[in-house]
Amino acid sequence: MGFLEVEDLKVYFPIKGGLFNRTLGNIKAVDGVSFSIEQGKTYGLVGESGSGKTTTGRAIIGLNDITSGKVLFEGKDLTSKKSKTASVRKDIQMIFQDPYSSLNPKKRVLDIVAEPIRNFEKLSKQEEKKRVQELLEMVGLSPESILKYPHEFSGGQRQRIGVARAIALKPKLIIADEPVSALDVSVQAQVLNFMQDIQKELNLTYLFISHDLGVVKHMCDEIGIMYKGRYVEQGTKQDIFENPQHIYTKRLVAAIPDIDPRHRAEQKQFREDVQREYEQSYNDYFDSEGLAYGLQSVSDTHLVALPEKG
Ligand SMILES: Nc1ncnc2c1ncn2[C@@H]1O[C@H](COP(=O)(O)OP(=O)(O)OP(=O)(O)O)[C@@H](O)[C@H]1O
Repeated sequence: MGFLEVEDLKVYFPIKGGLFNRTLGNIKAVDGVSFSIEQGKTYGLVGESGSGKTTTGRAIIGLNDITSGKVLFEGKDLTSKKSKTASVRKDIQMIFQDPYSSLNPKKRVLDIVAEPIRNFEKLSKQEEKKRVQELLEMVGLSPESILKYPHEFSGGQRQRIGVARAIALKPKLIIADEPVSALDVSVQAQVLNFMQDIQKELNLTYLFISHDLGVVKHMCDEIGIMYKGRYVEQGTKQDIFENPQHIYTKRLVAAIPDIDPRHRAEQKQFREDVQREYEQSYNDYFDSEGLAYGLQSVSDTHLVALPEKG
């Protein structure tokens, strides 16, 4: 039994219009996605804007309705009504992209971090204050921060408050949706490193959503690459960075800037080769609607879960 298993997940949004506001078609935001995550690991979901990453994360946690497919968490099917129990809702938490808008500006840090605790546990005021102060210390903020408001913190500190809130109920899985992309590059590494420390301390599993392959390389053990709602390729970090198979993945890898000047000529050559391959073999990888075709399995760990060209 896997820790988290997503099987052939589809999330379609109806397109409404016309005289009677009828359903005219569907946006296939997620169109047959499968992957699994082992406990304690970090799985990266990568793709450009609109590829369906956020919708996948929201569907797992129950914020988006699932059109078809299954989500199994520790063997429990989250798509069945019976499994939407309080304990599962405690076990999976989400961290959002924008620490500026995801924290209520009118609330003090005490109330922000205590909110999930109040939903699930009955603590006295004193116990609650103590718990929030412990959580703030865990994420590297002073216990006195409880009386402050979000605007009194820097971007990186606000994301730490978001993490404190997410770990308040001792979850097992955290879905981190672009957790550092709204932060200055100088602060990104700090937040990522601290997320890794917390992961070890609490044996957390991360589903890490990002459009930035550089960030994903730093964080993830396994990676799935999405394009227009479908999986293009998935594999270990080594598979994706050292032996990408799909032309879309190759283009993403080629676009990562290498700051080491010794690699510049090599990287330029790789980019030119990938661009040539893209132009020559586009039809081998994409259909007439621009949707991606899959490839056959490359190795046991490097699978591509797409319909094959045929
Ligand atoms: N509630 C909704 N109603 C209709 N369409 C939606 C809804 N949510 C998302 N979509 C559409 O589904 C597709 C996938 O969106 P999604 O936000 O999951 O992509 P993403 O890869 O996370 O992109 P981004 O990084 O920009 O958030 C997009 O075409 C988006 O417009």
